[in-house]
Order: sequence, then C-alpha cells, then structure tokens
Amino acid sequence: MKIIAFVGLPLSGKTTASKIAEEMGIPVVVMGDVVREEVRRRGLELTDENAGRVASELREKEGMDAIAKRCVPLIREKLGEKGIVVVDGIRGIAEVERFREEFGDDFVLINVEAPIEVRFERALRRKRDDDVKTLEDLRRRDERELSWNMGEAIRLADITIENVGDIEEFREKVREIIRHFVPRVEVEVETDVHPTEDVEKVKKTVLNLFPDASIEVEESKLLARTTNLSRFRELLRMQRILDTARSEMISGRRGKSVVVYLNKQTAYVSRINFADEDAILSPLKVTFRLYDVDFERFLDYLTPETRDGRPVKEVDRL
Ligand SMILES: Nc1ncnc2c1ncn2[C@@H]1O[C@H](COP(=O)(O)OP(=O)(O)OP(=O)(O)O)[C@@H](O)[C@H]1O
Repeated sequence: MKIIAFVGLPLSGKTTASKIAEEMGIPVVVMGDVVREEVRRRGLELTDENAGRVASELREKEGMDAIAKRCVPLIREKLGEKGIVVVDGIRGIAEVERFREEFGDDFVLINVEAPIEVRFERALRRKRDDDVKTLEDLRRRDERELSWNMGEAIRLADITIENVGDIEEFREKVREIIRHFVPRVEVEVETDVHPTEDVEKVKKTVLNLFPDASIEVEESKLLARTTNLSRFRELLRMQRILDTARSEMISGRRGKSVVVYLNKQTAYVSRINFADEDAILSPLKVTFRLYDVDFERFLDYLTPETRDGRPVKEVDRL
C-alpha cells in the first residue's frame, strides 16, 4: 500500500497534483474536509474563518498532528479500494511525522517546486481573494511558511517534482509518479500465533515465502504485507505444483481478491502445501488483492497452465 502526499511552497501546484491523482481514480483524503466536518459537528457556519479557528483549536488541544490523526482511519478505509491513497493538505512537520509513524515507508512525501516568479504569475491568474498581490508579498509568505513548518516538511520529501512548464507537462509528471506507486497486487498473510509457537519462527515461515514482507504481530495475530510475489512464484515452479496452485487460485477467487490457505509447518521449510481453512495450528491465510491487474493475467503470471510439466505461456510481469 502507498500513501502519497504533496508539500511545497504556496502556489507550487500541490492541490493541482492531488486533483490529477483524483482524475486517475485514486482516492484522495482532503485534510481540510476533516476540519470542515468538525465545524459542522459543532453547529457552526461553514466559513473560512470558522474553519481556521477550529483547526487552530484542534491543534492547541490535541497537538500539532490533530488533523493528521483524524485522517488516519479515513486513509485506512480508502486504502482498501486501490491500495493507494493521496492525502491533500499537509501543513507541517508534525503531520508528516504522524503519517510516517502510522505508515512507515509506505508514506511517500513529494515536494512540488517552482520558482517564485512562476508561482507569482499563477497567483495573478488565480485571483483568489487571499492570494498575494505583489512579488514581495509572496516572498514574505514563503519566508513565513518556511520558518514555520513547511520548510522542514519540504526537506523531508522523498521526491521532488518541478512544476515550471505548462499544465500538461505537470500532469504527465504526476501521472508517471503515481502510476509507479499504484500496486498491481498486494499480498496479505494472516495467521494466529499459538502459545506453543515461537513468534520468530512464525515470522521466518512467512518470510520464506515472501522475503520482503513487512510483519506486524499484535497479541496472538500475525499480519504480513508485501507487493512482491516473486519468491512465492519461484517456489511454485520449483516444486512443480503449478496445476494444483492454479486450481486453488481459481477456487479461492472472491471478487477482486483471491484467498488460499497454506500449511504453516511445511512453509517453515519453504514448502508450499495448500491446506484447509480449519487446519490444526491454524494455517497461513494468504489473500492476494488484485488492484490493477486482471484475474486472468494474475493467474497466468503466478500459476500458468502447463503441458508436460512446463508452463504453456510465460507471463514474466504482472
Ligand atoms: N503547470 C501549471 N501551469 C499553469 N498553471 C498552473 C500549473 N500548476 C498549477 N497551476 C495553477 O496555479 C495555481 C496554484 O496551483 P495549486 O492551487 O495547485 O497550488 P497549491 O500549491 O495548492 O497552492 P496553495 O498552497 O497556495 O493553495 C492554480 O490556479 C493552478 O491552476
């Protein structure tokens, strides 16, 4: 999964970038909507002034990351749709830190950059009431944002996009980056860790099949996630169980997901054996979420049809 957010100086193109993502069908969580929701909840009129006051109050009472915190459940909910969400409206470092803490490396911060003269021209064209009227105003606003929080957030960005050309050029750049992050498939492995089992061993079992999975263990439940299927694919081929695996995948299909169960004990020695849902010592429940790939292609990539034990059709990439 990926959570993408844009930061940058005033008028650099952050909102435009989020809109481009939205046009691509990517779910967008707008941080300002969370504030507006709170304004409504308090029975206040929906004005910029009230929104500003409520936002400041929330930050004062609940910390500088108050709005980010409230966005987290919304982000998690929307992640289920495509495995990727764009967050619009980051204002400062505390919010970046909150998202990093929640989502780790899955959180990607993108800095949108344009020289002050270009941004000033856009202000003149945009003519929003609160937009700057002179280049000097914009310089002061830049300094204010930099000295507050935005400067730190910009320094922490993973990627920088320059927005100096026309809108089409910018659209293409944003689309390319987003396309790169849209997961085609995500794998989730779930299992119970019984009191008689060693957690480290169960982790190793999962890593045997999905070596770069990120793993969380909470109470007695283990949950692992990755978008990399290559080791699992290789093991199916090495063990020559493509036909069995293919029919398990077909019968495990549930809409846009595929669910199969694997024997935990054999997986510990890197062997894939399909199991029943209620196998003893609870099996590994493996869910493949197909976000951006057809079921047929997924099937042909992971478990191609075979003749005389060899794949009939090779699909090397999802
Ligand atoms: N490449 C571009 N070519 C022409 N106009 C652009 C380009 N990128 C953005 N704009 C325009 O510049 C203005 C500012 O863009 P946008 O609102 O996306 O910036 P922002 O970083 O969200 O600004 P702010 O932080 O001030 O709200 C908008 O009117 C937008 O349509």
